[in-house]
Amino acid sequence: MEGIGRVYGPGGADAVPGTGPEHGTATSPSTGAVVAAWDVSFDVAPGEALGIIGESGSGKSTALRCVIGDEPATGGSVYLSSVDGGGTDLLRLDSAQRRKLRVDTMAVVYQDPAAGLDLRVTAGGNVAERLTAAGWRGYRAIRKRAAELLDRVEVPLSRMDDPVATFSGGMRQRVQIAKALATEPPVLLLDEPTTGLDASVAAGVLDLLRGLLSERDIAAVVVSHDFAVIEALTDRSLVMQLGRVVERGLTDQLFADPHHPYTQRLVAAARR
Ligand SMILES: Nc1ncnc2c1ncn2[C@@H]1O[C@H](COP(=O)(O)OP(=O)(O)OP(=O)(O)O)[C@@H](O)[C@H]1O
Repeated sequence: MEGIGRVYGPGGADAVPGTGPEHGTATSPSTGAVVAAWDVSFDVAPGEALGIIGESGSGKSTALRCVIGDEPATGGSVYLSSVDGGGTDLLRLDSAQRRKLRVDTMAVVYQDPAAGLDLRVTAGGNVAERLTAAGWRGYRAIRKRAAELLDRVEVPLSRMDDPVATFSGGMRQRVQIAKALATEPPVLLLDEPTTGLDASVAAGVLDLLRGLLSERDIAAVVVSHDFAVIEALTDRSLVMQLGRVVERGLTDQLFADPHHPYTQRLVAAARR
């Protein structure tokens, strides 16, 4: 991901001067636009997890949404080695190509399970929908695969045919993870995967994610405001403030010895 930026409001790239941490604002003094993210770059290898941490409004979700294509980027490029050997900017793909990418290459787990699941549909049905979209055929094969996935994320198989709306928050998140992993995507993007869950439920989902990431050769990006989540899941991290990356490094080192005052604040909050 190279130089990703997203400006909400008039001016595009012209709105950027006068914004960012050194100016204490993300709002353009010339156009009034919000520079939600600017010049965000990183790479992540198979088997590696990268964290993006920052307070609410720092632009981390916007950066992720630009990568996924949920949000049009104002600037920047995204490359994946599995797509055309890394020679094609994914942001230039047409919508049909992007949809295909979302099914078999780049899966997302959202903070809100309703964003990734149809809550009216059963747990098995949600997972089956992804498999069908990826070209799986045959009721038995799909059901068997859905059952395996739900079992792996510890959703009791006795609940497989219940609508997800009847599930608890933690259980919904597990179904969303099963669906995301259904096609074994090489890239997994997690946007605040445990925010909003009770502490003990969140700890269970974190444990599950840690296990899943370690047993697969996935390149993962984890967005969170919570250093504890980033520390549990990621190897390297970048820290975002007011739309910019202010610090980056190995997650353990950032946590043990944060340099930027903003990172120091985030670490102190996580230690409380
Ligand atoms: N659709 C939008 N229109 C205008 N401004 C937006 C829009 N979406 C986000 N923003 C602004 O962009 C900035 C970055 O938001 P973003 O959601 O990326 O932050 P975040 O770090 O992910 O925070 P959170 O965890 O609360 O979502 C914020 O100032 C936000 O108000």
